[in-house]
Amino acid sequence: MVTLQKSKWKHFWNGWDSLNRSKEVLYSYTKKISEINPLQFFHNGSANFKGQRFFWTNRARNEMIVGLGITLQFSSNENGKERYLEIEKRWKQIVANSFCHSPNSHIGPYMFGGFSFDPKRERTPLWEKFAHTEFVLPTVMLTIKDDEAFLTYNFFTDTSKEKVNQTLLLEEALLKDGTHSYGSSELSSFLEMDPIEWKQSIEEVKRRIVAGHMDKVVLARELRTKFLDSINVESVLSILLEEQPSCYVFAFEREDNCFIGASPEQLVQKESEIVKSMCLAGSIARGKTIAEDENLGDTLLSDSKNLQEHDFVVQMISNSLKAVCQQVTTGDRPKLYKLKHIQHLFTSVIGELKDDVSIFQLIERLHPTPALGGYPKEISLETIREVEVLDRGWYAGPIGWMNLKGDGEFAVAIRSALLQEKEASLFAGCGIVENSDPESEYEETRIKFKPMLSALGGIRHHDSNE
Ligand SMILES: C=C(O[C@H]1C=CC=C(C(=O)O)[C@@H]1O)C(=O)O
Ligand SMILES: [Mg+2]
Repeated sequence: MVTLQKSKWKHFWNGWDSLNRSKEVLYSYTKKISEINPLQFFHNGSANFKGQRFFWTNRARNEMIVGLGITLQFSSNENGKERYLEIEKRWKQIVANSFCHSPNSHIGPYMFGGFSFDPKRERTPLWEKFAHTEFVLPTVMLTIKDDEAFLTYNFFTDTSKEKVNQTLLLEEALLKDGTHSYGSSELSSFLEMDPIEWKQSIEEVKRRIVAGHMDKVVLARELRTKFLDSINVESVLSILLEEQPSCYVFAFEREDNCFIGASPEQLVQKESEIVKSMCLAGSIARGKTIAEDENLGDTLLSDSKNLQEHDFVVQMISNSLKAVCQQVTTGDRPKLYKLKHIQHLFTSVIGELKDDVSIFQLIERLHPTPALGGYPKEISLETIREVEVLDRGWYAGPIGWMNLKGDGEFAVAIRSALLQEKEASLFAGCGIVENSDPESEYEETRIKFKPMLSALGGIRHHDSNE
């Protein structure tokens, strides 16, 4: 057995040896390291942890997390409230039985994962690698926060010393520096799933809205792409990081599948008693010139159909938070949120919790907001189950992390794709209200596919269809 340099790891082993082993305990050891490119770290992890990696960055890019390996996995196919509560309960038990060493009280073990959009929807083979709810506590984790980098190791005390040793031995290879251009693979085919039926489903939903069944429903569609070689996750991530500032960029690997995306939309962020959320709904294209872009932005800001689409989201999110917060502040009018391919209406929401409400309880209250489901919630979910042909899986579901203190952040997993070796399924949806025009909604989803298509190298193919 190769042994470690003793002095370097003395502190680690002192902690490990001091633990009471009468019951299983999580030992989490964090140390500060010199800064490393998180994508490089993710890539370095492929030799030993391929299929068990995750990548996350917030929109401001001052918090990035990469996880490698699985020390603990929580999954659930519960379809009610329990899916949130069960995971939370288990995480609390782990926390209560943990021994964490860290130079920074904010950095330590994180649980990362997500939820499918609708747990009541039966899973199709497309999403078989993803449970309705799935979280992991990684074995090795890189956290970069405000320009400081930390490496965290998570082991349960029943892990053999040899196994722990083997993991620690990987450190040098994991922190190796390098410059990479990750190879991309060539798109070989491109299939829009049922565009005609999709437009018909918009008409059907509009009829129901006019008949008073509900106010808004978000309908999504799927694009299937095939490539000549296996898709390189690192390559896709690097393009998303470059092309999609102001977006969360995430990837969650499950064996040979990877759910990946660059979403502008925050579902919820909790830091002690402060809760933030965001209303993002209502869309228009970017202009080719500054003048055209500003004109389009002005049109969006005064367009009654888009303002209506947006307002349902503002009402729902602010009312949901008012029930648990002593104070909720909502932007007084929508602003523009401009991305590379599209611009949206957005309103920020911030509240101060009055009770001890967990981030999972907040997710349960908020998901799905009318930006992804519809308004009112239950009837729009039933309508989606009935009229939508695709299996959304994790598309439009909450994805993110929670730490030891119960703080965390979740994005809504839109502008996303499921990578399956040489194939990728892309998803995009849009809010249908009574004045929706199927053709314009179809165009809107075409634009929403672009961020992922561009990262996959397929944008030329897409645009040549215009
Ligand atoms: C459902 C999606 O976008 C939502 C977020 C922003 C704007 C939206 C819209 O204008 O329809 C959607 O509600 C998607 O990108 O798949
Ligand atoms: Mg829209």
